Amino acid sequence: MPQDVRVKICGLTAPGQVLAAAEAGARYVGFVFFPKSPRHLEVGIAAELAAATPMGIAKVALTVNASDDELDRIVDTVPLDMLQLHGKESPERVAEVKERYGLPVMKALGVAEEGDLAQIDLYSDVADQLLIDAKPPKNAELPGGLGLAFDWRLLAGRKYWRRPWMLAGGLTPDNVGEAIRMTGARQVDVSSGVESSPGVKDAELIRRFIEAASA
Ligand SMILES: O=C(O)c1ccccc1NCC(=O)[C@H](O)[C@H](O)COP(=O)(O)O
Repeated sequence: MPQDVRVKICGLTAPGQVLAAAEAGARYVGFVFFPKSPRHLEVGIAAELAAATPMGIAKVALTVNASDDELDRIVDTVPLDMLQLHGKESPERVAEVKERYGLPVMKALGVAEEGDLAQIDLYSDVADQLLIDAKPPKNAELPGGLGLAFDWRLLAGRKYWRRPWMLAGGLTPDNVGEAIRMTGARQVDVSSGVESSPGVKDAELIRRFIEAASA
């Protein structure tokens, strides 16, 4: 399906969900490695999902402040195209991970207010891509995948960052068109907005999301 806006479906947990994302036109699929998450995958399952992913769709492993040992286990078992660092990894750690695994790295950055945008420049020197997500509340169990949006007006008129970036946080089939219009995003990421329950992606919601993002 031709589309200008690239969509990442994050937190897939079963081969049928991967196929639904592929059939709908997703350009990235995300596998979550964070035990507290309802989307967490053991590496063996993630390897099966990666094998079920058609060629041309980027397979992204999402980790949170992972150690080298944890990343080694993931990278050694799961064929991947990108690593997404979704914790408090410093720019130095991002550079280290890029160097160690030879994979492109996407750094997730939480935004709640104007001041949070300064980190975008800081990480633009080292990350291959940036994922601009809603900042999680202080007491949140998870650092992402919360269905929380931030004020998209913060990004209005600022679409030319030095690195490719993705908009994330609280996107749904009903609001993704407006989010793209307001921010100028050329890539979007969604997790809970296309789920029927936590960790269970819904094929029809995925289809509707990608259709709305591409319209
Ligand atoms: O999705 C998770 O469970 C998760 C766990 C730990 C860290 C990050 C996580 N998700 C991050 C993502 O990439 C989500 O797609 C992004 O935060 C948007 O989530 P949502 O608001 O639910 O669409």
